[in-house]
Amino acid sequence: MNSLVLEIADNRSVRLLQLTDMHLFRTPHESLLGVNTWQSYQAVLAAVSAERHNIDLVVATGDLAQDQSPEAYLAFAAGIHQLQKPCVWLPGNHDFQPAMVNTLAHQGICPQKSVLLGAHWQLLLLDSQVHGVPHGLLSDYQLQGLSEALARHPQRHTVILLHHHPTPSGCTWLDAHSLRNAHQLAEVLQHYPLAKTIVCGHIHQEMDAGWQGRRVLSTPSTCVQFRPQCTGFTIDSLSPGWRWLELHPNGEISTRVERLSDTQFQPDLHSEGY
Ligand SMILES: Nc1ncnc2c1ncn2[C@@H]1O[C@@H]2COP(=O)(O)O[C@H]2[C@H]1O
Ligand SMILES: [Fe+2]
Repeated sequence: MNSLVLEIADNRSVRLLQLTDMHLFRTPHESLLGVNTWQSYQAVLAAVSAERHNIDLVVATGDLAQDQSPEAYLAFAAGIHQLQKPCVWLPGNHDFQPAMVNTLAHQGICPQKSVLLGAHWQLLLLDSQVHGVPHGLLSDYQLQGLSEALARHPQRHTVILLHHHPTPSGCTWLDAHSLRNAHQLAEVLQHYPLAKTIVCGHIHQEMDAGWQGRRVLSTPSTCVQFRPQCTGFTIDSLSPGWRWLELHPNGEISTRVERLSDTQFQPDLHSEGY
């Protein structure tokens, strides 16, 4: 597996920006459940830029596009180019990988699924997509690749990234669409105590949960939010958001979710799904 290598001075933390579930369309006029996803993505990018934090890397954790079009991936890339930072990505259940891989590669956005960050950290990005269904599964190929990547750098603190949540979110309807073979992920990780944190998207809400002695973080979508702890499909009126992660040289992580401060992107709370 080819790794992206980012040089980071030995004594400083690495700063990551996680963007997830943009659900972009072919044209900038289209909406998901009443939210124009291009405009909410642009508003998130503007808010992130206004914060003027140093960003070492952007990680995009799936559902970049809603309609499988190359144009949606071009729109994603145009947004990333505004930040002028390296970006890595992984697919979600709505993504169409033929268009995603080609379009992003043409736009100079790296296909790498392993990132070495300075001397202390690595990121490993997994593909949990199962074609045509909303739930996730890690194939034997993915699990084997993960195992090999972990064995290559067992002394590095490691963040695992994937689209689907491996632990229940508390939303019954979303938990039917979770990572089906989370136990197999746990089996691979059990030999690697420095792989302590898993970062995902998919559930369109903030979560910070314990799982198998590890920490699972999920992040709001840049468009529509789902309400926590619901049995059936329920939209939340919270604003689009993103997550900052700071990876410290001693292996600790500081992280926080931020959201747009205005309420411009109100979804249609009566929608019944998509
Ligand atoms: N009403 C619904 N009931 C169950 N699942 C739904 C409903 N509407 C949409 N979904 C699926 O649930 C998924 C959860 O997040 P996604 O963005 O992957 O996309 C969503 C759809 O694929
Ligand atoms: Fe999504």
